[in-house]
Amino acid sequence: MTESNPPRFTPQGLIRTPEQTAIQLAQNKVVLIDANAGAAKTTTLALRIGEALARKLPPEQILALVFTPEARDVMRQRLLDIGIPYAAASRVDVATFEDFAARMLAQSGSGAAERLPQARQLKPYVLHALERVSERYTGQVEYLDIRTHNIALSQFLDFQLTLKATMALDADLEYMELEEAAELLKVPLTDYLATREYETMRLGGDDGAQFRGPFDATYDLACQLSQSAESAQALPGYRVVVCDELHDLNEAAFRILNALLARPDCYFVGAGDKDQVIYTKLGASQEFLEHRFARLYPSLKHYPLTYTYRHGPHLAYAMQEFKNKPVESSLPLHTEIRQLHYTDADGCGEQVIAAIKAWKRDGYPLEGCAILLRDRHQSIAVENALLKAKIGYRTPAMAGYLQRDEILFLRGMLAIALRDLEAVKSLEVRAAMVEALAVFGEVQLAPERLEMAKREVARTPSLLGDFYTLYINGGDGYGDPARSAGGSVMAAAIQYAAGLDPAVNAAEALRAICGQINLEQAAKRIFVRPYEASVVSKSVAGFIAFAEHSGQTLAEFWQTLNAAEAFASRKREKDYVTLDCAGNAKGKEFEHVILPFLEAGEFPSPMFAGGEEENLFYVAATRAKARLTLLSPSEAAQRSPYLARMRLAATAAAAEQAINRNSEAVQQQIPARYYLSATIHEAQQVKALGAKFDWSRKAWYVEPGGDLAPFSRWLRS
Ligand SMILES: Nc1ncnc2c1ncn2[C@@H]1O[C@H](COP(=O)(O)OP(=O)(O)OP(=O)(O)O)[C@@H](O)[C@H]1O
Repeated sequence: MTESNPPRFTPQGLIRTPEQTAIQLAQNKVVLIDANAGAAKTTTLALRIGEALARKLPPEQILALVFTPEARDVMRQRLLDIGIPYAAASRVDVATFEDFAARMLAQSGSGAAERLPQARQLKPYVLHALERVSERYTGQVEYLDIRTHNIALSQFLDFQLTLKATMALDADLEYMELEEAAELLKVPLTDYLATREYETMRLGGDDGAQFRGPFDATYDLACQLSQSAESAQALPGYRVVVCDELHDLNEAAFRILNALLARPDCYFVGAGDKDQVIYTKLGASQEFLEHRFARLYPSLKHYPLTYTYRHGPHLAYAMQEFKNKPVESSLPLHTEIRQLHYTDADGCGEQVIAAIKAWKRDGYPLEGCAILLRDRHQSIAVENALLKAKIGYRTPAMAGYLQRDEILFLRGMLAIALRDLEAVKSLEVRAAMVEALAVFGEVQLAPERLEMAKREVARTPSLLGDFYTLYINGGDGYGDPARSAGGSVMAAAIQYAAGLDPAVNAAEALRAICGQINLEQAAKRIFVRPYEASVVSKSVAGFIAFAEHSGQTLAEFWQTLNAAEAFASRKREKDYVTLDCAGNAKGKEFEHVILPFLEAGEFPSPMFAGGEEENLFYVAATRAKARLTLLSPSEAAQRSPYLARMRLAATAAAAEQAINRNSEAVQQQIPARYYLSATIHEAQQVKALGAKFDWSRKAWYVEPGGDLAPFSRWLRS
């Protein structure tokens, strides 16, 4: 901090480090921060925004960009946490790149195209594009290889996502031979041709894009900005732009950022951690943090944030070993790392409960606990264990298992068997079951017809038994069984379910239903990505195992499920734990993080590249503040190799020493200001006693060194 330029914004709840103050006050056009997990990147970007507001910049001229809705929520919360009043914080533009791009495109008149976030919603368009390739190029090009099974479609969508994120599609390919262009883009010729057809179809209308899949808005805006200088000028004139999680940056998002920064009076601060890159499929790369900004902005300045403030040295050093990079903590806190073991999935669920109960016994609130999973299929055992222990939980980004498509399908079949859809209280869940029956039964219904079926069955549950006859088989003369690939299989499965005795064993009945429609194969056809299909299969297996262990009849199991849903869907303001996938927790933090299923074949997942899996584990473990509980198999050989790499025993002594060092440093810290809790009616009183007013925080304070005694009743802890 320079004498001539003291900070005008003073945060609440933390004593800023000199490194943070330097970033808060930085005047450089482009500032980059590459720092470890928990090293206060988000907080420091919030401080930069606080400083801009304190210097009277209108909040509307500040833009905070992130890559995921979760990171957006964290940023919004952090603005409030550091003491920016709600009235100002809510006017700062905090958005994901995709939402920001969609908004800019809509404002520029490029159409508010329908957004289709699911791969399966895009499947008909991909098939159509392939049809057009076949019509147009058969006999024209060699090696045309049209494959319409889902693994091929999945690869196609993946290629496309990468081509768009890297802006490779936007390259000047017009005068190239088709084969040459495909080779340049490193994609098979058929995929390249299909991408061209797909994009012509998607962008073909007079009024802009017809539909947008994931990431298409970012791509479309990046293209528009590259093609016309006017569209860049039409962007709102932000004076301060910050970008969090910069490790998620890809070429398309980079172009949008550059267009915003093109204004001479726009200042940028970006923060990221190259070890948190978990979206390489979306073109994320450490290249940007390391080189690309530097090439465009040679005078950019790198600022350090050396210490993590989220957790103490024990976890910091474990991560140092795991990631083989320097990690230091500034906290005098012993972040405990506990290990528990199990023999099977149910046992893992029980150990999750043991970890939560230990936390509660130690006097801490349940809300501090987060259970982070590698994959969603792992949640069945955990959710059941929570239910059994009557521990409430929330699943912020991941649907609870009872609400997932494959389980909704099985629940729908059980409802048909027992003629009891009425027992499902929520109309929304009833409608979702109808949709799941149509999806997994692979019956093709026109969208309006499916909506009608959902609406009518949700309202009149007794119609479910006749679902097939009424809506698919054309009982009213409108259905089109010829279009329904799996129609007859589904009809037979429904008939089978309807003939089941409520007293039969639930697991056997479920197994038979899955066999009837060959659910595993169906999942491979329906879920375009092989990874998703594998998660669905594991999820179904977990559900059947649950029925098996319950030993219940169909009727009893149905009741168990409905009671579980009532428990899981209860709104909770307190006394709940968080359950989510690790990828969704990026940027968040929790007092106690529990990582279940740390076993070989689960984490790292063999279906993904090793580097990205390592980063995901690093993201998961570094969400913890006070305690990290690691759950792995009793059999050492079955444990995730990541556990040994943390070298927990070897680093403990150094961590203890670091805690002592940090305690001494904390005792010497002096807050920049002492804020008072004086109300508006007490303003004259505290003013008369010598307090000053902080306009940006809208609060009274006393300078350090002043006599605090007269203010004791207003001093915040
Ligand atoms: N000066 C400080 N003193 C004490 N705690 C701080 C300070 N600055 C930030 N923190 C705390 O450190 C924790 C981590 O901060 P933050 O979430 O900003 O880190 P991050 O680098 O963005 O993390 P991630 O890499 O996981 O996104 C938060 O609890 C925050 O309140």
